[in-house]
Amino acid sequence: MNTIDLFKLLKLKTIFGELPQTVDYIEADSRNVKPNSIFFCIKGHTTDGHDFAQRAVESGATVIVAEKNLDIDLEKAALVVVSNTSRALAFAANRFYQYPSKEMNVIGVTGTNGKTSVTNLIHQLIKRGGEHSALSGTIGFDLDGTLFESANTTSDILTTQRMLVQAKEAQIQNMIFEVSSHGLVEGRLWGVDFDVVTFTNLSHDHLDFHGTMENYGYAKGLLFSQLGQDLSKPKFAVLNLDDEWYSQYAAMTPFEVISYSMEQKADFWAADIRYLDDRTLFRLESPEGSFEVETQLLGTFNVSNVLAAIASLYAKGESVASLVERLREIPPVSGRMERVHTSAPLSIYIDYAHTPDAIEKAIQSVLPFKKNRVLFLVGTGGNRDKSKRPTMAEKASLADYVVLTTDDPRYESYDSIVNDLGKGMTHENFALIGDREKAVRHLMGIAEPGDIIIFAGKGHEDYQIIENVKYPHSDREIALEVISERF
Ligand SMILES: CC(=O)N[C@H]1[C@@H](OP(=O)(O)OP(=O)(O)OC[C@H]2O[C@@H](n3ccc(=O)[nH]c3=O)[C@H](O)[C@@H]2O)O[C@H](CO)[C@@H](O)[C@@H]1O[C@H](C)C(=O)N[C@@H](C)C(=O)N[C@H](CCC(=O)O)C(=O)O
Repeated sequence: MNTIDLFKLLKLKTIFGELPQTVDYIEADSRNVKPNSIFFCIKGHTTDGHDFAQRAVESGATVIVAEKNLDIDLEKAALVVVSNTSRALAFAANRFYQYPSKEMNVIGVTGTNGKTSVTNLIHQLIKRGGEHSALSGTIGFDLDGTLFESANTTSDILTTQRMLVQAKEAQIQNMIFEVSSHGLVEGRLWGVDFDVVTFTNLSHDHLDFHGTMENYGYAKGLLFSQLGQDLSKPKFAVLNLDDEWYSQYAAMTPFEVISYSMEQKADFWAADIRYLDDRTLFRLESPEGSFEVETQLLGTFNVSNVLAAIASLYAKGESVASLVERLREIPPVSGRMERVHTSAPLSIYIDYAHTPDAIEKAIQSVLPFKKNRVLFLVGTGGNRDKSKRPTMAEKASLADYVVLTTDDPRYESYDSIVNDLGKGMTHENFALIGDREKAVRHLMGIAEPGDIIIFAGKGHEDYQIIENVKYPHSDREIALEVISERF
């Protein structure tokens, strides 16, 4: 990349030393710096990239971009001082990788719950329609079927641009992003040219990071404001009319709004919803007419997720009839109201619900086919947002019997976590058992024929983090083990 061209993008800067004509690589992690790289010093919460500038120079960086003057060897590298290195990196990374998102259909999905399900549904529906699709989210980076690990739901600026390039080079036309509020606040998607941005819902979560619900809602809204985006082609904001943040996001987006709802008339509207224990049926009213929808996804929230996915792909230009047809074949996402198949006379589901709202919806979703009791197990993480704990238990009280446990206790004691949870219970039918394996065994030990059992919180995760060690853990395997002993 020509460094003169690059720095033309940044007006306010001070340059010390001699800029090289070109740089070959762009980096923000000193451990990956190669000769003739440009290294951006990014400030984290606990780690500061500026502390690694000299190390980057020793590894061959020829330009250092920083927010302050640094004591580096100016014979080996030029120093460019800017007011904000993350912003500078966003400009540089988009330029370096030649704006890959502009040549693709890019869909971003945000919201407290449902992001993984909706992005996965969109990805699967695209592939079943014969196109290629790449998906970046909690499960990693799925490049049209090949899965790469990624550290975050929404990856940092450089990883995001590199994923887009990889997808573009593999001639994949569609890129789907699961977008976290952390990612939005930190500008990890700056420069990504979204065609469709989709909102699921907003409820209490991550207040340890955002402080207040207002800040959290504002953070999510950053995906919809998208000011300054290229409006030379059709662009859409697909918004959930049933959520109280609908009006705010609709007011702040320059994109054309497509609404969806389970409760009232909207562009995409679900009526006559029928919940069965192995599938869900409803009538879809859409801009292309009425359709009978059948999905293997269970629960009320999945009706909303299906609407979000269909509306997002309608926005991209797909026909509703064809989407409804393809939807029938799509299995539930692993760990999202996923039925555990067993010959025992019980219905067991694994779900990812770990917010008060998701817990309420998970339990409500099985009530229509309840024959005996609903038994519910949920845990919460240690050293994370403690304010949601009592409300999680309050919502869990909808079940007939509740086991409150841990979900990655990290450095916090079992007792401190479950006692906080216990404070929110509104009935007495519950047990506090910090050790998650014992908690699962206890619940399965009291299960009776006809019961519906939901293991919530872990979803697809197959580990439990205690201190900083990941131990293998599977609610499903423990449950099946107890079943083989008891039924
Ligand atoms: C544990 C944690 O919260 N870390 C946050 C913190 O990082 P940090 O202070 O450790 O700094 P860092 O980003 O590792 O390092 C700063 C810079 O120094 C560089 N560095 C570092 C070490 C070195 O040897 N050389 C070097 O150059 C790094 O490459 C980086 O550029 O400050 C950074 C900047 O503010 C955050 O991006 C980072 O979030 C990490 C990535 C993280 O995992 N955050 C979580 C909370 C998150 O984003 N979660 C959401 C999902 C939430 C959900 O829906 O559940 C997500 O999108 O994944």
